[in-house]
Amino acid sequence: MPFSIGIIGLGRMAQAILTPLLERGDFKPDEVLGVVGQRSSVKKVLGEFSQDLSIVSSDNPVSLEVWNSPIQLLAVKPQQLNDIKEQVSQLEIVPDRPKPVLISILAGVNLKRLQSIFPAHNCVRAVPNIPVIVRSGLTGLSWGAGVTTDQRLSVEAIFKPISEVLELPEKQLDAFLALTSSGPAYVAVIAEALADGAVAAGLPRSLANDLSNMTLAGSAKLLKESNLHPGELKDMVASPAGTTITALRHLEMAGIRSALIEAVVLAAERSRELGC
Ligand SMILES: NC(=O)C1=CN([C@@H]2O[C@H](COP(=O)(O)OP(=O)(O)OC[C@H]3O[C@@H](n4cnc5c(N)ncnc54)[C@H](O)[C@@H]3O)[C@@H](O)[C@H]2O)C=CC1
Ligand SMILES: O=C(O)[C@@H]1CCC=N1
Repeated sequence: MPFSIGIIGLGRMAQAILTPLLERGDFKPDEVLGVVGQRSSVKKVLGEFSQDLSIVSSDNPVSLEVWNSPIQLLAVKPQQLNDIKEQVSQLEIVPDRPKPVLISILAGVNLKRLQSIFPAHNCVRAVPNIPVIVRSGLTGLSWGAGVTTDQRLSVEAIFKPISEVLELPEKQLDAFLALTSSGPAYVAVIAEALADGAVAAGLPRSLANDLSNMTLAGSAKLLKESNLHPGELKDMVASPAGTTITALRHLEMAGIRSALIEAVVLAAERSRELGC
């Protein structure tokens, strides 16, 4: 009996996707086979679930079993793709078997390259982000040739319970990733720095951290739910000769806008580079 889902590279992101699905009961632990480079890396997010999953090391021949699962999630680093290519080239494909669906979350690696490495699979690119752990993620999807309706539904059944799902033309995925998948790291830096500022201004650390997170969450909720343009929200807060405009003057002098713009552009460029 093949596993329902085979995960090649059960690292941080694959665990972030799998954990809420296990919590919800979308998959049972015994339906999942994960392959990793180092077994010790599994636990970071999965915690106690890690004891009930089938997990094998990538240098174990049994790991080829993963390639028999009807759904396969490829979640190694783009730099590790050549090792996988080597493994797949040794597979003995049963003639006329239905093609399994391979969901790649690798930054930058395009469908053309995936299909050349996995000619016996139907390939999909998925670009998720780490808030999937708390079922508040975003996932961009681009379908490769040949993906069946049932396979589309299976892929959506993985990502819809944990994220908003957008179907995008493949050429937009690098920019999508640069904003949404890398974005939680930018937000984390901003959250930490704002809390540092509040500590410098006299608040205790744990209160400063909590207030920083709540300010970001509340502002994001307001922007999303009110459809306010960000500039309108800024103007609503900044009183003439007040505290906010004094702070904003400093942020503008420090180049906050161009720093963020360039950060996203550079991340998109790096995604394209990693895919080659
Ligand atoms: N971390 C994030 O927020 C996001 C990551 N991604 C993409 O997800 C992928 C994985 O990223 P992370 O989870 O952060 O990296 P990671 O390093 O935590 O996970 C990679 C996993 O692959 C395993 N591995 C290495 N070689 C292997 C092999 N030959 N066979 C099987 N497993 C092998 C490693 O042991 C590790 O567990 C990357 O391609 C990245 O571009 C995409 C969106 C967001
Ligand atoms: O930093 C990275 O390369 C991965 C892809 C998007 C988020 N993390």
